[in-house]
Amino acid sequence: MIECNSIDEVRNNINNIDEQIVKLIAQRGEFVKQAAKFKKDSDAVKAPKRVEEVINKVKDLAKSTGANEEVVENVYRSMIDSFINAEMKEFEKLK
Ligand SMILES: O=C(O)C(=O)C[C@]1(C(=O)O)C=C[C@@H](O)C=C1
Repeated sequence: MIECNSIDEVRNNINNIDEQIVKLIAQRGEFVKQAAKFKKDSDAVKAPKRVEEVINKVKDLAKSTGANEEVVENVYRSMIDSFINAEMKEFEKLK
């Protein structure tokens, strides 16, 4: 872990990480969009069992990497909610 000596240094590091996160969200979004091709109805798009699998998996990852579990769970629940909306739009388009 880098020990920062100023708020600017802290924010530069955060900016760099945000750039990586947004690029990864874009990549994740492309795969979520493709998932719509394989779904037969809106319940399948929502896939609540899969959501819980993802949440359990990322909570385990948080534990093993030292990330804040509550933050990781909240971020993922919110992110997946938004991805479900995007996937639903894609699903409707493909109908
Ligand atoms: O795994 C799927 O079926 C997906 O569509 C991906 C994803 C996700 O973002 O991880 C999105 C929507 C579903 O609610 C479940 C999971």
